[in-house]
Amino acid sequence: MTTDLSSTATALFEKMRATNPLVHCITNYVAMNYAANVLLAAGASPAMVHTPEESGEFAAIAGALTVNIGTLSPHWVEGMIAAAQSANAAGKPWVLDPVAHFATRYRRDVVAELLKLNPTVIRGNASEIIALAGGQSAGQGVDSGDPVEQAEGAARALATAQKAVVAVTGEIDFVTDGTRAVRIAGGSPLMPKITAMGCALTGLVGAYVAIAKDQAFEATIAALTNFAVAGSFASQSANGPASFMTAFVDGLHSLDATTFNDTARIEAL
Ligand SMILES: Nc1ncnc2c1ncn2[C@@H]1O[C@H](COP(=O)(O)OP(=O)(O)O)[C@@H](O)[C@H]1O
Ligand SMILES: Cc1ncsc1CCOP(=O)(O)O
Ligand SMILES: [Mg+2]
Repeated sequence: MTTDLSSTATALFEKMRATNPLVHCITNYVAMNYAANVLLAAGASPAMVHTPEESGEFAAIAGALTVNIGTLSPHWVEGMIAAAQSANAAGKPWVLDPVAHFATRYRRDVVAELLKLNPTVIRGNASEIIALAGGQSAGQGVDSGDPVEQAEGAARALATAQKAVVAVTGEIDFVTDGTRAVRIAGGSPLMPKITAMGCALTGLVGAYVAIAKDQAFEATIAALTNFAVAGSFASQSANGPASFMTAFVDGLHSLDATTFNDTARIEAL
């Protein structure tokens, strides 16, 4: 653990809680309810707003925007593009979650359009990040088929090419801005057994960049650490994936700064 990194993450945790940031989430049908509950428990204020008739207007008033391509359709894609354009025009950070973007031509095309709109942070699992950097991943569908270590080079290359922070999640998370990099340990093997856990994390990254938009690297680390710490505690009382879901939401809600700081396992590379 690096003390500086942990204390910065803890300070951002306290600030996020104190600020209760409004996070504009465009996420998938599977994740909407759980992601909103996770953000509320963590201390943020989520709003699920996807239609192009209002997504641009909403992105300008929210603290940050998150765009997740899990369940796509043309109308939603219009809403995503309008929201990302508006976030950029208003100087608001936005986070891209490229769920299974390699699986179909439609997803590949949509993610290419979204990448042109310069996301502040890209958060995905190892297979998604490898494929986004142009590599061959073992992923099929929304779940990763690759270990995070295998995606570290891809993440660095993608971060440099996109001038974005890239977060690769899995057993040990990896975050880079192309120059700096950290690994974050913690969490639970039950986390990939629950659908929408990654989507909910993307929403929480939005909450952290909303309160620290000039520190997207540190904010992303803080969000992933928040999940790792709450996940470690939830695994102590959960009996399986279903009870983990509720224990995790409870754990996010009851977490305090001292426990966050003492449990954070962030390693600078
Ligand atoms: N084996 C694991 N052990 C601990 N934490 C994990 C493990 N797999 C995933 N996680 C955590 O689950 C969360 C979601 O990550 P991930 O499963 O990679 O996303 P996705 O759902 O998009 O595939 C992250 O906080 C990550 O650290
Ligand atoms: C199962 C599923 N199908 C389309 S989106 C989705 C949810 C994916 O969630 P996550 O990436 O957080 O596992
Ligand atoms: Mg995912």
